[in-house]
Order: sequence, then C-alpha cells, then structure tokens
Amino acid sequence: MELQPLLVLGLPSIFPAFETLNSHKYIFLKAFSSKLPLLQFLATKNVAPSSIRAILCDPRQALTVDILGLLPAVGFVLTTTAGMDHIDLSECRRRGIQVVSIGSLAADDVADMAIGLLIDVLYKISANNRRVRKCVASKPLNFTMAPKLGGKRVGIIGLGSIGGEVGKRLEAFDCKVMYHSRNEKPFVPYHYYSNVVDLATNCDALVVCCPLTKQTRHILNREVMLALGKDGVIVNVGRGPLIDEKELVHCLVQGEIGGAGLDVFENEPRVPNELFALDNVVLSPHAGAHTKESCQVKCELVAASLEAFFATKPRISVQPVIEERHFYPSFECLPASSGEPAYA
Ligand SMILES: O=CC(=O)O
Repeated sequence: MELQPLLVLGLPSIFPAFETLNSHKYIFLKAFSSKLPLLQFLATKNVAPSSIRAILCDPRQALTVDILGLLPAVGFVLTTTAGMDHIDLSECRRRGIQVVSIGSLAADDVADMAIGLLIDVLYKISANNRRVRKCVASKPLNFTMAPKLGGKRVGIIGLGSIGGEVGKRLEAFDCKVMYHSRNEKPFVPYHYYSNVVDLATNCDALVVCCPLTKQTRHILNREVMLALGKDGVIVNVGRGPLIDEKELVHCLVQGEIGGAGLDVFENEPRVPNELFALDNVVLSPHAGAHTKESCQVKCELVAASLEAFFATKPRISVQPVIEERHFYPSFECLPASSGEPAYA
C-alpha cells in the first residue's frame, strides 16, 4: 500500500502512540518537531506541498489561512480535540475542506477534571498536601475548615456535552445546578440564565466549559467575577481566553473572588506567575481531555476516519462542497451553514 503523507501540526495527545500504530500507512510530517517554516520543513522531507491531502492538528499550533494557502490539495482536517478554535473554520469552509473533531468523546474526562478542580479548590487538597509535606512530625497539623460542596449553587457556562456531564456529576453531590448558554435548552431541569452576570450573582461557583468563539472570548470578565463575589470559585476546563486572565489574576490577588481551578490559560503554555503563590488556586496543564482510555479510543477513531478519507478519490476541485454530516464514522462534523461552532 502506498504511504500517504499526513501533516501533523501541534502535538496531538494521541502521539506517539498513533504514529507507532500507523507508521505502515502514513508518512508522518511532524511539523511540530521543527522550527523551520512549513515549506522549508516539507522540502527537508522531499514532500511536495501539493501532495498533502490531510492534516492532523492540535490547539498547540493554529491552522491559519496562511498555512492552508500553502497546501492546495488539502481536503480533510482532523483535530483530536473537542475545541476547534485553533482552526480557521471559515477558510476551511471556503475551500471545501471537511473538518472533523473528536467531538464529545472525552466529555466525561473533562467533566471529571472540572469536578476534581472544584473539590480541590474548596477542600484545599493540593494546598494542604504541600503544607503537610513541610510539617515537622512533632507539631500538630492544623487546617482551616472547608466549605462543603454539597448544597452549593454551581453555574455551568456552556451546557454542551461537557457541561451536561458536569451537571450530572454535580447533581450527585446534591449541588443546585444552573446554567448559561446561548439558548435555553428544552427538557433540562436546571435553571437557565440568559445573562452571565445574573448567573454569577446567584452562584457559589462557576464552571466554564463552552467553546471559544468571537462571542465567548472573555465571557468571564471583571463584572462577572465581581458578581460571583469574594467566596466564589471559578473552574475553567474550556479554553483560557474564555476568561479575562489579567482580571482573574487581579481578583484572586485582591481577594475579590474565592479561588480558581484552571486547566487552561489565556496564553498557553504561559501561566501567570502571580498564581503560583496562591493556595486558593489549583493549576493543571490542559490535561482534562487526556486519559489513557480516551486516548486509545481517539487513536482508533482517527485511524478509521483517515482511512475512510483516503479511500475516496482525490479531490479535483477546490469549490466549496456541502459537507456530509455522517460520512466519517462516529465524529461530529461542522454544521454546513455557520462560520464558527455555536457554543452549546
Ligand atoms: O482541550 C481539549 C479539547 O478541546 O478536547
């Protein structure tokens, strides 16, 4: 079988496992491992840009209009993440490129991370762990009492697949769940707020899990943080820029909010230094969606999806096409009509 060139941007979490399993099918062009501009990098591999038909990408490197402009034959873009904010979706649509994401596959993992962060911030598990390790054995261990999670009012921003899983888990803790999303959901028992400030005013904690779009950038701004108040906790498992990070740091340092559990940051991999000294902040390296189990399933789905794509004839036109929602197995495809994914 002829090996297909596959351009890999960013460092998808399924690497290197996916590479090991599929090296008999693809020439992996690992642009993430090179500092060269793309065309030079491809030249070092003796690969013509026009021979690349598929891209596997990850938020660590944006798939921009400039990159797409260098690769005239690309017909398929696959991301191993639920978020697609690193992909220029309008340009893909304009070029008739099919974009496929892993969708809700790891929603339960991300929801677990959100609950873990919330519990850690409230019960100060990480902070106490650091203190206990430093304690002298002969001295009594002291601690401050934690606010109980049960009974808390928790607002979910973005009630899509991840938000729904977060809600399920919070219910099990006897929390009062409420939410904000672009539209009120029928058949959802949680109280809906069309306005994030109103949601924050009525909550003890906010969990942010909506996709990053032009509309949701800085959806958590200073006004929302002040409405949440000095005991309020923010958990972000969505994307860093959903929160105005400068204001978040300011509010945390000034004690204007109670704490934060963050799996994502506005300028990853940079984490604001001020956060390191704060015991009411728990930090995680954008690891929410990446359990061993989901990685294995992602590997299988990515392999099946690429195989289905390469089994079709090469594209002979770059005119926009109507995307077929269920052409590739088990993935969520982009809606054909809009420029950016709606946040749930
Ligand atoms: O960040 C991870 C994802 O979007 O799946």
